[in-house]
Amino acid sequence: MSSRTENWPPADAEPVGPHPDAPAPGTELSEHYAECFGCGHEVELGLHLRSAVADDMSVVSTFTVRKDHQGAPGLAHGGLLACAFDEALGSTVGNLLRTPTVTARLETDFVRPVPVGSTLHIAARLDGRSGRKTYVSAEGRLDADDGPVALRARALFVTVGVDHFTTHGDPDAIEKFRQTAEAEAAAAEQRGWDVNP
Ligand SMILES: CCCCCCCC/C=C\CCCCCCCC(=O)SCCNC(=O)CCNC(=O)[C@H](O)C(C)(C)COP(=O)(O)OP(=O)(O)OC[C@H]1O[C@@H](n2cnc3c(N)ncnc32)[C@H](O)[C@@H]1OP(=O)(O)O
Repeated sequence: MSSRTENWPPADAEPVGPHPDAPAPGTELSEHYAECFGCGHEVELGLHLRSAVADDMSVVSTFTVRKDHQGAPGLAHGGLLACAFDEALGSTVGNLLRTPTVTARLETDFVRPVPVGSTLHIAARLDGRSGRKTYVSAEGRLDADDGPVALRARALFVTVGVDHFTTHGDPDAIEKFRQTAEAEAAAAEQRGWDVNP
């Protein structure tokens, strides 16, 4: 895949817009799995990332760095910040394109340190698509949507079939995931706001 010095997205990628059933601007996205380290509420030490669709159909996620997330004293661990971007970028692809997808490649530039207590505002956008490959990028700003840039990341996600998870994952956990997704879909339909008019 491209290194940062090469073109992004690659020349064979075509522009991609949201799926007709993508959540509308202003929609707050629910966690995709309660036990997900990135967004799940059942993971006490997890990132508890929260995401919403912005007016321009980017996805804005927030993540507050806690003591549990340190690398150096008082500063966020870099790998954990990459994890936050993995989640934010994956959520962008999954929710906007309504497709099961996994990270194939993730590259992260660390521009400035992220102190414990700060909130990272991650704005992610779809950059292009080529077959099963979706290119997506994001930048993370400190403490505000227009705060100083602390990180930039871009990633390749590959669309997979459900068999990816049933073959490699844990059947009990998949069943729990399925039930949560169904309950959320029913609740969203009742709210009537997660589908574009
Ligand atoms: C109706 C449904 C609605 C759904 C709605 C969803 C809403 C929910 C929202 C949100 C949820 C998501 C939030 C999650 C966030 C976290 C995500 C993660 O952390 S995922 C875990 C980490 N990632 C893995 O574990 C993958 C491990 N890797 C693999 O399983 C395979 O390598 C895989 C699937 C990525 C590709 O394997 P192959 O056999 O299927 O396909 P091949 O042919 O190898 O690759 C496809 C294309 O991609 C390129 N490719 C693959 N890996 C590449 C790489 N590392 N660099 C560059 N290109 C790569 C290949 O060259 C190929 O390109 P060419 O089609 O030939 O042009």
